[in-house]
This record gives sequence, structure tokens and C-alpha cells, in this order.
Amino acid sequence: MFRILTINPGSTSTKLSIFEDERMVKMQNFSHSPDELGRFQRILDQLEFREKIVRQFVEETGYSLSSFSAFVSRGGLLDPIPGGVYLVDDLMIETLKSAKNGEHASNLGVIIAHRFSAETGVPAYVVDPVVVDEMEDFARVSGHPNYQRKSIFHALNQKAVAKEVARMVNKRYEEMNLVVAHMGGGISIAAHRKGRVIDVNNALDGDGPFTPERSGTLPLTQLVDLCFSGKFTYEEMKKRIVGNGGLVAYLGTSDAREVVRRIKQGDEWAKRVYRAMAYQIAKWIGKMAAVLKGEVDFIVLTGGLAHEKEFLVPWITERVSFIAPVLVFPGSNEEKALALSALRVLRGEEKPKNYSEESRRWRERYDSYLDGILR
Ligand SMILES: Nc1ncnc2c1ncn2[C@@H]1O[C@H](COP(=O)(O)OP(=O)(O)OP(=O)(O)O)[C@@H](O)[C@H]1O
Ligand SMILES: CCCC(=O)O
Repeated sequence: MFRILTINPGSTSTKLSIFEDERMVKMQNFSHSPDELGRFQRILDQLEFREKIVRQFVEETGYSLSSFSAFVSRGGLLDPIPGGVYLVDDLMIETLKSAKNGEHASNLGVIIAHRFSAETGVPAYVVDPVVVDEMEDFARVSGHPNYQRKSIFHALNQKAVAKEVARMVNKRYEEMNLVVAHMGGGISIAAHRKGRVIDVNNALDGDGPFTPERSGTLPLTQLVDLCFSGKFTYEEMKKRIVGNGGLVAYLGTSDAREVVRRIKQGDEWAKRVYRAMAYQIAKWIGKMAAVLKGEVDFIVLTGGLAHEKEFLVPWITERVSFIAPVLVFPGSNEEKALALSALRVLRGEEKPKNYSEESRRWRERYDSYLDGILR
């Protein structure tokens, strides 16, 4: 029997679980209030706080860290790599500690898993980090040679749900074309072609539909004007894009349940904003259907917002169901996806990838793309 600890830190939560083979024996979602996290200036400063939670969670089960077969975490803002399972290595930790690709709560999970591994000799893995990049070169072209589109998205849940759909219809993921919309605090909408995510909005950097807490794509010239108006600092402008954008900016809440409550009480403004979010999501699904040349087996809605079946899901569905059947997988399948990936490696069914090698290979391909673009 293999015992696996999954570590999944999000912007407002730390989700932990323990699996024994395929069986989940414990799962807990620790929510962190803005007050609790507000005392930390940088995400990296939360490391000890989050690590303590993980240690306590394990201690309460009565297991020792050395009784585990693997520690596995959702990866963070590493250098771009293809999807898969990766052995955590020193280069990964260096990349995340330097935050050279930015800060994200998922950076912490990898560092914690690596610490546990150093302490016990048990291997640590990362699965489908947010930087998974399988984009076609076409999709990287932004409209100006100085700017390249990037692939940053909910790779772990997107791939887990896509594989679940394939299983459901007795096909392999590599045989299917899907448009998957992960709709959480951030929203990513991706074209999966035969097992590769060939295009997706950058869910973290102001690209895509607006979301509960992010602005998505904004009118560029207005944004530039505001940046140079002298009214806002760099940090304030960034916060308008991620954190205080979207529903938070329009309605003062990121909670879809609160928005639904207001709509039911007759709040027409809340209804208009929420409907606009559904409209933008539908437009991005349409874009990804065009990427797949209309050859779409299913459209898949997932993430926390996919629970909201009274307004949001029907509003999206009415605009996109002409493309392909719409499937709804509320919430996320991340814990199971992490554990099953580690299990495949532990059983010798899959070989973990090497981060240093894959990121170097990606960089070489990217450099040759850039040579073409900047020529
Ligand atoms: N049962 C539910 N009914 C309606 N809305 C819900 C429900 N559960 C969660 N949501 C909404 O889903 C959104 C958050 O989704 P989720 O929990 O997937 O986000 P997250 O994990 O914080 O961020 P991300 O998915 O971007 O990593 C919020 O707007 C929340 O109000
Ligand atoms: C970018 C993917 C994860 C998130 O939205 O925070």
C-alpha cells in the first residue's frame, strides 16, 4: 500500500489530503481569511504559517512523515514545461524562492513538499503546475513582437477533468478535442487538442474573461492612460487586475452565492454584471472552438462557479451549446489528480519528468520561436 500526502495551497485556502492507494482517507480544506493572510507582505512570507498547518494536519492523523510513500503538490510559477509529473529538484526550489516568474500560493506547496522530502528521504513530486505550456507558436503571437502570450492556467484541474471526460466516453484523452473552462476565483478557458492544451488565456495576467476577482482583458489604451495619470501606484494598478478586479470591482464581493442572493432580491445591476461575466466566458469558449476549427467533442465547465446552476451555467450554455454538448463538473478534482499521478509513478506505470531537462528543452524551442518573431 502506498500512502500519499497531497499539498495544494490556493490564494485563500490550503487543501490537504491523504490517500492510501486510490482511497482518500482524509481531506481538509483550511480557509484563510484576508486578515489571517494580510499580515504577510509577500506570499513567500506565508511559508512557515502554511507549513505548520500541513504538519499539524499530518500529526492529527497519527502518521509520521516518514510513513508516507510520496509528497505531492500542485506546482507553482516555475519555468514553462509540458504537463505531467515532475520530481521536485533543487532548481525548482531555486526558481520558486527567487520568485523570478512571480508569486503564487502554489509555489509554497512545492517548497513544503521538498522540505519534507529532505527530512525523510521520501520523494516529492509536482503535477501539472500552473505554468504548463503546450501552446502552439501561433498562439504565442500577441500583436506586437515585444510581447508574447503566455500559458498560465489551472492546468491540474483542466487536465484532470478532461481525462475524466475521456474515461466517461471510453476514449483516451489523446483522442479528444475539448474546450474546458475552469471557473474559480480566476478563470482559464483552454483548447485541448488530442491531449495537449494548444491555446489558453493567461488566467493570472489580465487576459481572458473577467472573473470573481480579476479584470481579465481590459481596453488597452484606457489602461495605459490610467497608468500614467499619476493617480495609482504600480501595486495598485496590478491589484486592479488581480485581486480587486471583476465582480469585486463591480459589486464588492467575489462570492457568486452573494451575487445570486442579490439577483433574487431584484438587484438589476448585480444581474447585469453577472450576466456580462457569463457572456465573456461564452465568448472565450467560442474563441477556443475556433482554435479547434469547430471540431469540439465537448465543452466542459468546471471550478467553483460551475456549482452555480441557477444563472451562470444556463447563461453560458445558451450561447455555446450550438458548438458541442456542455458537461458540468463542479468544483475541482485536484486532490485526486495529485494522488493518482503520484501513485502511477510509485507503481512504475509512469516515469517522472525531469524539470531541468524539460524546462531547458522548452527554452530552446521558445528561443527559436523568438528568433523568428524578433528577426
Ligand atoms: N456551491 C457554490 N455555489 C455557487 N458558487 C460557488 C459555490 N462554491 C463556490 N462558488 C463560487 O466559486 C468561486 C470560487 O471558486 P473556487 O473555489 O474554484 O476558486 P479558488 O479555488 O479560490 O480559485 P481558483 O479556482 O481560481 O484556483 C467563488 O465565486 C465562489 O463564490
Ligand atoms: C492561474 C491559475 C491559478 C489561479 O487562478 O490562481
